[in-house]
Amino acid sequence: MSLPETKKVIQTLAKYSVCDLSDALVKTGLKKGGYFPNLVRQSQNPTGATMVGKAYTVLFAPKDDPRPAIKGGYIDKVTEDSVLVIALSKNLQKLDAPYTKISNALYGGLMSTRANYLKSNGTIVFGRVRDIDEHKELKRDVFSYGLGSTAHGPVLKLVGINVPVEVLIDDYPEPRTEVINPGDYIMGDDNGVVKVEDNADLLSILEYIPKRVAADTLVKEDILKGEECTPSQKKRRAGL
Ligand SMILES: O=C([O-])CC(=O)C(=O)O
Ligand code: NI
Repeated sequence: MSLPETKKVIQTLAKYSVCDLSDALVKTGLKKGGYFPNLVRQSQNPTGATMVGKAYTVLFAPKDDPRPAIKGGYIDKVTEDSVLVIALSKNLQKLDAPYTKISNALYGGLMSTRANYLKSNGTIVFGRVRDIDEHKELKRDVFSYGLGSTAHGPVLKLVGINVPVEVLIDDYPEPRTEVINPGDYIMGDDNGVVKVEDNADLLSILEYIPKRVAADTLVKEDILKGEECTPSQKKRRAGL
């Protein structure tokens, strides 16, 4: 998708909540609605508005990983309208809390300062972040599994920039691995974080969302007038 179209998708999605996007994704057959569980919104933009952007991915692995370390870091290449997605190699992920084997933080305040300067829209860290006061002061949207105090340098190395990253998720009946590809749309608000693939049928998704939101607004009005919820949902969502 070309840049103006990308901007339009971002502006449109930003008017809605991640729940609205998940409803649309469920409609396309994705039972899990694109949701990444267990991420906490550690800091946010001034209005708490929905964060939307295109994934700019970063992959860290343990020092003894066979892949060579990438020199020069990732932060100065971060692109406008991106959401920075920082992940660990799969052998450092856990199905249960705290979802990461690494107590070091993968991301801190200087990274947020530079990312904001480069007009990136937010950061998702499948691990820990530090300098929490700085992210809040910068009013940057930052989501993570947890907090830490120690930088990543002593135990991890950078092995991927804009590569597909895998996220291990416990689920029923089986644990699953979700992949985030560079350029996927990432959306986050107080409900958490949702992904929609860049090659998804975005036009149908963007068409469905306002219709569904309008239907649910009518259901709410019906309920406030004393109508029963279930029949109202059936009536208002008919044909959607
Ligand atoms: O230096 C680091 O690796 C992380 C950090 O604390 C920062 O970005 O401020
Ligand atoms: Ni720092």
